[in-house]
Amino acid sequence: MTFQKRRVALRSILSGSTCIRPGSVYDAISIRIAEDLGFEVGMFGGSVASLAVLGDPDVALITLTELAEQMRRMSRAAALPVLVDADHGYGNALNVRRTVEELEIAGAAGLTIEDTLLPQAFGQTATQLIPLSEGVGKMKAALDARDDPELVIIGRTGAASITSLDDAIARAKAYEATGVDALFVTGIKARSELEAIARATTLPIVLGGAPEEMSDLGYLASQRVRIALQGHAPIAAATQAVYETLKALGEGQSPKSLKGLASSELTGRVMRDADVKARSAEFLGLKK
Ligand SMILES: O=C([O-])CC(=O)C(=O)O
Ligand SMILES: [Mg+2]
Repeated sequence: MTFQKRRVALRSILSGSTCIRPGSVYDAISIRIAEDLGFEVGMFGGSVASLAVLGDPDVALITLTELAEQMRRMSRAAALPVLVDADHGYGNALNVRRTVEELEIAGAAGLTIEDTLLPQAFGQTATQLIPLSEGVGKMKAALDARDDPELVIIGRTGAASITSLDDAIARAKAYEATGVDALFVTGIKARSELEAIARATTLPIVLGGAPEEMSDLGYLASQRVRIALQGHAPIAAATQAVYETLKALGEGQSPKSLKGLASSELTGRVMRDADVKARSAEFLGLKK
Protein backbone atom coordinates (compact mmCIF):
# COMPACT_ATOMS: atom_id res chain seq x y z
CA MET A 1 0.00 0.00 0.00
CA THR A 2 1.46 3.39 -0.88
CA PHE A 3 2.38 5.70 1.96
CA GLN A 4 -0.33 8.09 0.81
CA LYS A 5 -3.03 5.43 1.11
CA ARG A 6 -1.93 4.74 4.68
CA ARG A 7 -2.26 8.44 5.44
CA VAL A 8 -5.71 8.58 3.87
CA ALA A 9 -6.70 5.60 6.05
CA LEU A 10 -5.52 7.41 9.19
CA ARG A 11 -7.41 10.51 8.09
CA SER A 12 -10.59 8.53 7.68
CA ILE A 13 -10.29 7.29 11.28
CA LEU A 14 -9.82 10.86 12.47
CA SER A 15 -12.77 12.14 10.46
CA GLY A 16 -15.02 9.23 11.48
CA SER A 17 -17.38 9.06 14.41
CA THR A 18 -15.93 6.20 16.47
CA CYS A 19 -12.97 5.86 18.81
CA ILE A 20 -10.41 3.11 18.28
CA ARG A 21 -7.43 1.68 20.15
CA PRO A 22 -4.11 1.68 18.29
CA GLY A 23 -1.71 -1.24 18.42
CA SER A 24 1.52 -0.25 20.14
CA VAL A 25 4.25 -1.10 17.63
CA TYR A 26 8.00 -0.67 17.71
CA ASP A 27 9.66 -2.94 15.16
CA ALA A 28 9.08 -5.06 12.06
CA ILE A 29 7.70 -8.01 14.02
CA SER A 30 5.29 -6.05 16.20
CA ILE A 31 3.84 -4.08 13.29
CA ARG A 32 3.18 -7.28 11.32
CA ILE A 33 1.44 -8.86 14.29
CA ALA A 34 -0.70 -5.75 14.83
CA GLU A 35 -1.60 -5.74 11.14
CA ASP A 36 -2.51 -9.45 11.15
CA LEU A 37 -4.69 -9.01 14.22
CA GLY A 38 -6.74 -6.34 12.48
CA PHE A 39 -5.60 -3.17 14.21
CA GLU A 40 -6.44 -0.18 12.05
CA VAL A 41 -3.55 1.97 13.19
CA GLY A 42 -0.22 1.50 14.94
CA MET A 43 1.17 3.86 17.58
CA PHE A 44 4.94 4.18 17.63
CA GLY A 45 5.59 5.84 20.99
CA GLY A 46 8.78 7.72 21.75
CA SER A 47 9.16 5.64 24.90
CA VAL A 48 9.06 2.34 23.03
CA ALA A 49 11.34 3.73 20.33
CA SER A 50 13.92 4.49 23.03
CA LEU A 51 13.45 1.09 24.60
CA ALA A 52 13.50 -0.92 21.37
CA VAL A 53 16.36 0.93 19.69
CA LEU A 54 18.55 1.95 22.65
CA GLY A 55 17.28 -0.07 25.60
CA ASP A 56 16.97 3.31 27.35
CA PRO A 57 14.20 5.18 29.17
CA ASP A 58 12.22 7.98 27.53
CA VAL A 59 14.61 10.86 28.24
CA ALA A 60 15.26 12.22 24.73
CA LEU A 61 18.47 10.30 24.04
CA ILE A 62 17.28 8.74 20.79
CA THR A 63 18.20 10.70 17.67
CA LEU A 64 15.91 11.60 14.78
CA THR A 65 18.00 9.38 12.49
CA GLU A 66 17.44 6.38 14.75
CA LEU A 67 13.69 7.05 15.10
CA ALA A 68 13.22 7.52 11.35
CA GLU A 69 15.23 4.39 10.55
CA GLN A 70 13.07 2.30 12.85
CA MET A 71 9.96 3.81 11.23
CA ARG A 72 11.36 3.00 7.78
CA ARG A 73 11.86 -0.64 8.78
CA MET A 74 8.27 -0.84 10.00
CA SER A 75 6.94 0.82 6.83
CA ARG A 76 8.69 -1.81 4.76
CA ALA A 77 7.44 -4.68 6.88
CA ALA A 78 3.73 -3.81 6.88
CA ALA A 79 1.17 -1.46 5.40
CA LEU A 80 -0.48 -0.62 8.71
CA PRO A 81 -0.79 3.18 9.07
CA VAL A 82 1.49 4.33 11.89
CA LEU A 83 1.18 7.40 14.07
CA VAL A 84 4.65 8.38 15.28
CA ASP A 85 5.37 10.19 18.52
CA ALA A 86 7.94 12.68 17.24
CA ASP A 87 8.41 14.18 20.71
CA HIS A 88 9.33 17.89 20.51
CA GLY A 89 10.50 17.52 16.91
CA TYR A 90 14.13 17.02 17.98
CA GLY A 91 15.00 20.68 18.52
CA ASN A 92 13.57 24.05 17.55
CA ALA A 93 11.07 24.78 14.77
CA LEU A 94 13.74 24.29 12.09
CA ASN A 95 14.50 20.86 13.52
CA VAL A 96 10.76 20.16 13.50
CA ARG A 97 10.78 20.74 9.73
CA ARG A 98 13.59 18.24 9.32
CA THR A 99 11.78 15.76 11.56
CA VAL A 100 8.66 15.95 9.41
CA GLU A 101 10.70 15.52 6.23
CA GLU A 102 12.47 12.44 7.56
CA LEU A 103 9.37 10.76 9.01
CA GLU A 104 7.40 11.44 5.85
CA ILE A 105 10.10 9.78 3.73
CA ALA A 106 10.18 6.91 6.24
CA GLY A 107 6.49 6.25 5.63
CA ALA A 108 4.80 7.57 8.76
CA ALA A 109 1.06 8.07 8.29
CA GLY A 110 1.00 10.78 10.92
CA LEU A 111 3.12 12.31 13.62
CA THR A 112 2.73 14.30 16.78
CA ILE A 113 4.75 17.34 17.79
CA GLU A 114 4.54 18.28 21.45
CA ASP A 115 5.27 21.41 23.43
CA THR A 116 7.25 19.75 26.20
CA LEU A 117 10.68 21.24 26.89
CA LEU A 118 13.08 18.45 25.92
CA PRO A 119 15.62 17.31 26.86
CA GLN A 120 15.13 18.03 30.54
CA ALA A 121 16.64 21.39 31.56
CA PHE A 122 19.57 21.62 33.97
CA GLY A 123 18.52 21.73 37.62
CA GLN A 124 14.82 21.15 36.90
CA THR A 125 13.06 18.06 38.16
CA ALA A 126 9.55 18.94 36.99
CA THR A 127 8.54 18.69 33.34
CA GLN A 128 8.36 22.12 31.70
CA LEU A 129 6.65 23.43 28.60
CA ILE A 130 8.01 25.72 25.90
CA PRO A 131 6.12 29.03 25.55
CA LEU A 132 2.86 28.84 23.63
CA SER A 133 4.27 31.10 20.89
CA GLU A 134 7.16 28.71 20.33
CA GLY A 135 4.71 25.80 20.24
CA VAL A 136 2.67 27.60 17.58
CA GLY A 137 5.85 28.15 15.55
CA LYS A 138 6.64 24.44 15.74
CA MET A 139 3.19 23.47 14.48
CA LYS A 140 3.50 25.93 11.60
CA ALA A 141 6.94 24.60 10.75
CA ALA A 142 5.61 21.02 10.77
CA LEU A 143 2.82 21.93 8.36
CA ASP A 144 5.24 23.84 6.15
CA ALA A 145 7.57 20.82 5.91
CA ARG A 146 4.91 18.38 4.74
CA ASP A 147 5.28 17.35 1.10
CA ASP A 148 2.42 14.84 0.94
CA PRO A 149 -0.68 16.85 1.89
CA GLU A 150 -2.22 13.66 3.33
CA LEU A 151 0.51 13.28 5.98
CA VAL A 152 -1.30 13.82 9.29
CA ILE A 153 0.26 16.44 11.58
CA ILE A 154 -0.99 16.43 15.16
CA GLY A 155 -0.34 19.12 17.77
CA ARG A 156 0.25 17.67 21.21
CA THR A 157 0.20 19.18 24.68
CA GLY A 158 0.51 17.74 28.17
CA ALA A 159 -0.27 21.12 29.75
CA ALA A 160 -3.30 19.76 31.67
CA SER A 161 -1.02 18.01 34.14
CA ILE A 162 2.02 20.31 33.86
CA THR A 163 0.62 23.85 34.08
CA SER A 164 -3.20 24.02 34.14
CA LEU A 165 -6.34 23.01 32.33
CA ASP A 166 -6.79 26.62 31.18
CA ASP A 167 -3.32 26.55 29.67
CA ALA A 168 -4.08 23.22 27.97
CA ILE A 169 -7.21 24.77 26.45
CA ALA A 170 -5.33 27.89 25.31
CA ARG A 171 -2.64 25.74 23.70
CA ALA A 172 -5.12 23.39 22.05
CA LYS A 173 -6.98 26.35 20.56
CA ALA A 174 -3.77 28.01 19.36
CA TYR A 175 -2.50 24.80 17.74
CA GLU A 176 -5.88 24.21 16.14
CA ALA A 177 -5.66 27.70 14.62
CA THR A 178 -2.37 26.82 12.88
CA GLY A 179 -4.16 24.25 10.70
CA VAL A 180 -2.93 21.01 12.27
CA ASP A 181 -5.10 17.97 11.53
CA ALA A 182 -5.83 16.86 15.09
CA LEU A 183 -4.99 17.50 18.74
CA PHE A 184 -3.24 15.03 21.02
CA VAL A 185 -3.84 15.62 24.71
CA THR A 186 -2.09 13.90 27.57
CA GLY A 187 -2.30 14.29 31.33
CA ILE A 188 -6.12 14.31 31.42
CA LYS A 189 -7.32 13.09 34.82
CA ALA A 190 -11.09 13.50 34.68
CA ARG A 191 -13.95 13.48 32.22
CA SER A 192 -14.63 17.16 32.98
CA GLU A 193 -11.13 18.07 31.73
CA LEU A 194 -11.58 16.22 28.45
CA GLU A 195 -15.03 17.75 28.02
CA ALA A 196 -13.66 21.27 28.57
CA ILE A 197 -10.99 20.74 25.90
CA ALA A 198 -13.51 19.18 23.48
CA ARG A 199 -15.91 22.12 23.99
CA ALA A 200 -13.20 24.70 23.30
CA THR A 201 -11.96 23.07 20.08
CA THR A 202 -13.33 21.44 16.93
CA LEU A 203 -10.57 19.09 15.72
CA PRO A 204 -10.49 15.32 16.24
CA ILE A 205 -8.71 14.35 19.46
CA VAL A 206 -6.11 11.67 20.16
CA LEU A 207 -6.03 10.85 23.86
CA GLY A 208 -2.89 9.78 25.69
CA GLY A 209 -3.11 7.57 28.76
CA ALA A 210 -6.24 8.38 30.76
CA PRO A 211 -7.81 7.02 33.96
CA GLU A 212 -9.94 3.89 34.00
CA GLU A 213 -13.25 5.77 34.17
CA MET A 214 -12.41 7.21 30.75
CA SER A 215 -11.99 3.88 28.99
CA ASP A 216 -15.49 3.71 27.51
CA LEU A 217 -15.01 4.09 23.76
CA GLY A 218 -18.60 5.32 23.23
CA TYR A 219 -18.07 8.11 25.74
CA LEU A 220 -14.67 9.00 24.24
CA ALA A 221 -16.19 9.12 20.76
CA SER A 222 -18.87 11.52 22.03
CA GLN A 223 -16.01 13.88 22.99
CA ARG A 224 -14.46 13.64 19.48
CA VAL A 225 -11.71 11.28 20.66
CA ARG A 226 -10.94 9.14 17.60
CA ILE A 227 -7.84 7.32 18.86
CA ALA A 228 -7.31 6.45 22.54
CA LEU A 229 -3.92 5.11 23.58
CA GLN A 230 -3.62 2.33 26.09
CA GLY A 231 0.06 2.23 26.91
CA HIS A 232 2.68 -0.09 25.54
CA ALA A 233 1.90 -3.54 26.92
CA PRO A 234 3.30 -5.43 23.88
CA ILE A 235 6.92 -4.39 24.48
CA ALA A 236 6.50 -5.13 28.20
CA ALA A 237 5.19 -8.60 27.30
CA ALA A 238 8.11 -9.15 24.92
CA THR A 239 10.62 -8.06 27.57
CA GLN A 240 9.15 -10.48 30.10
CA ALA A 241 9.15 -13.32 27.56
CA VAL A 242 12.81 -12.77 26.63
CA TYR A 243 13.70 -12.54 30.32
CA GLU A 244 11.95 -15.80 31.21
CA THR A 245 13.43 -17.59 28.23
CA LEU A 246 17.03 -16.50 28.81
CA LYS A 247 16.66 -17.20 32.52
CA ALA A 248 15.43 -20.75 31.88
CA LEU A 249 18.18 -21.42 29.35
CA GLY A 250 20.76 -19.93 31.70
CA GLU A 251 19.53 -22.32 34.39
CA GLY A 252 20.13 -25.22 32.07
CA GLN A 253 16.65 -25.93 30.69
CA SER A 254 16.69 -27.42 27.23
CA PRO A 255 15.26 -25.29 24.38
CA LYS A 256 12.67 -28.00 23.73
CA SER A 257 11.25 -27.77 27.26
CA LEU A 258 10.63 -24.01 27.08
CA LYS A 259 7.10 -22.66 27.36
CA GLY A 260 5.54 -19.72 25.57
CA LEU A 261 7.58 -19.74 22.38
CA ALA A 262 6.06 -18.71 19.06
CA SER A 263 4.98 -21.76 17.07
CA SER A 264 6.65 -22.30 13.72
CA GLU A 265 3.27 -21.46 12.19
CA LEU A 266 3.15 -18.06 13.93
CA THR A 267 6.81 -17.34 13.17
CA GLY A 268 6.21 -18.27 9.54
CA ARG A 269 3.26 -15.89 9.35
CA VAL A 270 5.27 -13.04 10.91
CA MET A 271 8.08 -13.69 8.41
CA ARG A 272 5.55 -13.68 5.55
CA ASP A 273 7.07 -17.05 4.73
CA ALA A 274 4.45 -18.02 2.15
CA ASP A 275 5.19 -14.86 0.15
CA VAL A 276 8.92 -15.47 0.30
CA LYS A 277 8.46 -19.09 -0.81
CA ALA A 278 6.24 -18.01 -3.71
CA ARG A 279 8.82 -15.43 -4.77
CA SER A 280 11.60 -17.95 -4.51
CA ALA A 281 9.66 -20.26 -6.81
CA GLU A 282 8.96 -17.43 -9.24
CA PHE A 283 12.30 -15.65 -9.31
CA LEU A 284 14.88 -18.28 -8.42
CA GLY A 285 13.95 -20.58 -11.23
CA LEU A 286 12.27 -23.13 -8.94
CA LYS A 287 8.79 -22.99 -10.50
CA LYS A 288 7.78 -26.26 -12.11
O1 LIG B 1 2.97 8.15 22.34
C1 LIG B 1 2.67 7.47 23.32
O2 LIG B 1 2.22 6.34 23.24
C2 LIG B 1 2.86 8.08 24.69
C3 LIG B 1 4.21 8.61 24.73
O3 LIG B 1 4.46 9.77 24.70
C4 LIG B 1 5.31 7.66 24.69
O4 LIG B 1 5.08 6.46 24.89
O5 LIG B 1 6.43 8.10 24.45
MG1 LIG C 1 6.46 10.22 24.12
